[in-house]
Amino acid sequence: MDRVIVAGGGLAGVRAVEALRSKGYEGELTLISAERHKPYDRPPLSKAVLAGEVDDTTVDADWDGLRCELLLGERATALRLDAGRGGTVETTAGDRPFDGLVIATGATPITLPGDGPQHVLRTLDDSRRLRAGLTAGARVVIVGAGWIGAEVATTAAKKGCEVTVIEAADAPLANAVGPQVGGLTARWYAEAGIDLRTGVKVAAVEHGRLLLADGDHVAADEIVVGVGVRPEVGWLAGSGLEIEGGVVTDASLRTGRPEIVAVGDCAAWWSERYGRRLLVEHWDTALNAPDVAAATLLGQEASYDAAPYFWSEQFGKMVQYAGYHPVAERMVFRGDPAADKWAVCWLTGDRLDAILTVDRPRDLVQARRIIAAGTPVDPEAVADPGVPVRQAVKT
Ligand SMILES: Cc1cc2nc3c(=O)[nH]c(=O)nc-3n(C[C@H](O)[C@H](O)[C@H](O)COP(=O)(O)OP(=O)(O)OC[C@H]3O[C@@H](n4cnc5c(N)ncnc54)[C@H](O)[C@@H]3O)c2cc1C
Repeated sequence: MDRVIVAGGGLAGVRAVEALRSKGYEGELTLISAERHKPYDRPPLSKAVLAGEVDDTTVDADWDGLRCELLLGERATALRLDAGRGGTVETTAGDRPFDGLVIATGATPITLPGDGPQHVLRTLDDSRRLRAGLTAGARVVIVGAGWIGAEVATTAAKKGCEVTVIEAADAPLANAVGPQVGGLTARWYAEAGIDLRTGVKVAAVEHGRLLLADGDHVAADEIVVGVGVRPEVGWLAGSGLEIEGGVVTDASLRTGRPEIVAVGDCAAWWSERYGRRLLVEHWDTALNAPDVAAATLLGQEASYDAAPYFWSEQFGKMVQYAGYHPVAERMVFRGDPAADKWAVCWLTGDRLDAILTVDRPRDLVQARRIIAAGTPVDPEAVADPGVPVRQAVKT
């Protein structure tokens, strides 16, 4: 293999470039990214960048040292595969042949119907544009009380905006962690002076207002849509690669073709740990999975079997989650969820499947290790906030 293309210049793309070089790949290496900015970190876009505290989150990478050609502002538009091995990435600038390909094109926010202006938050430019509209007194209406919606609401309220959050489900974060746990965060909105309206569906974005499904309207100076993302895989249509949500891979992050791997928010990878395909849109996956993708591309044995992890900073709280609760049989609280600091654990028998912590970072760190190792725990000890999580391990 002597001509590798990395398609997508997000964190996963950068880490793939670094991993290929650190694992001894010596051939040509090209990173193609639709954005005109050098690869940067996205989590601050809804936090410090939006708040105006930081404006540059460029990922620290030595492009010359990595001997990587960086093609910015160039979009992959199609993939043509040769019979056997290799192929061509068609881009807005021409044809780029390869004999190894890393697909790392991330995800794109879902927008709502209607011809009124709506903000989404995925890129640095999105964040800067929205930041300009978050002036004191501005009526900011956010559609979606998920992770991004909660973080934007936090920042907008801090800037003195009049914030309304509209959520179709019966509780914030319901899709992510279920209505019972998500519902516990509703009071954070009230405490921040935010008008949270759950169980309300939006039909369309009009000019300066939202049209709700029941015919009512909500007026707004700025409308922010945070209702989820779709893997950015449209350019692969007709290529012959299997797409099911994201780009389908095995546990080694290999697609149906041995010289093509997929990683990050665009990849639907097979998790041996959970016996199912996962599409994980978290920073930690974009950071760590490329190491496996690069090894696979270079013909080395590797598989990605991490338990998911992410964090969110909302309403002055650090919310962290590790594991995968949909596989769990039951849920126990660790501490009083009406208090400032608490956690919830999901268990199956004596197996800890997942944990969500609110301002309890030590619990998270200890539980994450236990979840990764699959070490059995004493469920009663796990539910006792006075017992360190690591001491809940069964001896
Ligand atoms: C506002 C925001 C806040 C977040 N906060 C957190 C957080 O607090 N905690 C957490 O765990 N995760 C968070 N995330 C998620 C995390 O940032 C993502 O999981 C991570 O960025 C995924 O990296 P990626 O490289 O797979 O994709 P991306 O970062 O989306 O990068 C993909 C790149 O590919 C480019 N591209 C797309 N299509 C093409 C194409 N056809 N041709 C060429 N280039 C293309 C895109 O322009 C983009 O630059 C946040 C995400 C956002 C947007």
